[in-house]
Amino acid sequence: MEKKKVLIGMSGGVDSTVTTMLLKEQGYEVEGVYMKLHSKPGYHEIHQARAQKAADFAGVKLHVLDLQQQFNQNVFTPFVETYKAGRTPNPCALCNRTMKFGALADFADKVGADYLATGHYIKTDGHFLYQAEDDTKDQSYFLFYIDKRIVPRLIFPLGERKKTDIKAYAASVEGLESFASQAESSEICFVETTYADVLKDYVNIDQPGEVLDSDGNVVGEHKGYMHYTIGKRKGFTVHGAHEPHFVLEIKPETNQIVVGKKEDLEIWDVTIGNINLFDERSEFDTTVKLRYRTKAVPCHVKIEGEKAQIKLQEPVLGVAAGQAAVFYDGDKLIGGGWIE
Ligand SMILES: Nc1ncnc2c1ncn2[C@@H]1O[C@H](COP(=O)(O)OP(=O)(O)OP(=O)(O)O)[C@@H](O)[C@H]1O
Repeated sequence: MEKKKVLIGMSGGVDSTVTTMLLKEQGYEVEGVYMKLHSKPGYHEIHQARAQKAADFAGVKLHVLDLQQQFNQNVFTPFVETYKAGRTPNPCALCNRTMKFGALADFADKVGADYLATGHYIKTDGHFLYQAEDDTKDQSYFLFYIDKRIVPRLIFPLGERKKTDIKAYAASVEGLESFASQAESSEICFVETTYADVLKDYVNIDQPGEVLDSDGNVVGEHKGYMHYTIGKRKGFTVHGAHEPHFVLEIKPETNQIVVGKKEDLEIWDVTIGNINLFDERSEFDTTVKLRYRTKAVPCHVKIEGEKAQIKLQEPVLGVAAGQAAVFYDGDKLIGGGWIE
């Protein structure tokens, strides 16, 4: 029988390197691709060389795609614009839709690959996506926005595995040890230190402004509204305050932030837009994560046209506009939308 062909996204990291080895062991015909995504000086020289080393070791052909322009348009510019609008972006979810499971899927067609694989920690049964076995590494939250038509073509060999085992595997294979010991990639690939460090090259983020209380009284000063996300409790002054204050609202048009007590952060109702669902229901009970690495909260969802209303069954503290609301039935990913 002819071997099925898989295209694997190779970043030069330990996960996609071991994934490539696993796919070979499983008997697939494998080709790899390294994508140049963001435009951070010096980054691709190092990471492309690592991907090439991994490909040479595994004996697979490595393609290199320069997608910096598309990445800038689809991921990086929205990242900057979202902060400018006083919201908190989720660039990885946009990258997964447009690049890793968008442009890469188009490239899989081009090279005649039956399947597309990555080293993401997530599971699939060919119809739906599921949380990874290793819940300290689960990346399903960031895949809620991918086009469901591509799901039948996806393979995630790491979904059933633990990160510690992947590292141990690399450490035990002669020639792959360096992949086990190299530093873990940061959560957002183009943010090495803080997001403010990245933003400041594109927009003036250090413009001090007023801190308001919930009644609109000026109570202190802040460093520039883009330094804050909802729920943040440091980096601004509140004159005469005896208890901690938290950011409740960001007002970009007047460069003001509104602060209040912890209980003022409680949210019971959330509206989302740009919905992406893997099933067809329009009203259902489920659970929702309103931020990565938080517990899923029971809720009722009602879809109305382009938007959905989420009624939480318990309050959540500090919900930030621009972030993703992601629905789960147990460990099954149902989809989600962008918090308004
Ligand atoms: N520049 C890239 N080119 C090709 N594929 C990529 C690239 N960046 C990430 N990927 C794919 O997406 C997967 C998840 O990427 P993520 O940035 O979350 O890295 P990771 O979990 O640290 O994985 P790795 O250890 O492979 O870098 C990677 O395992 C890889 O398959």
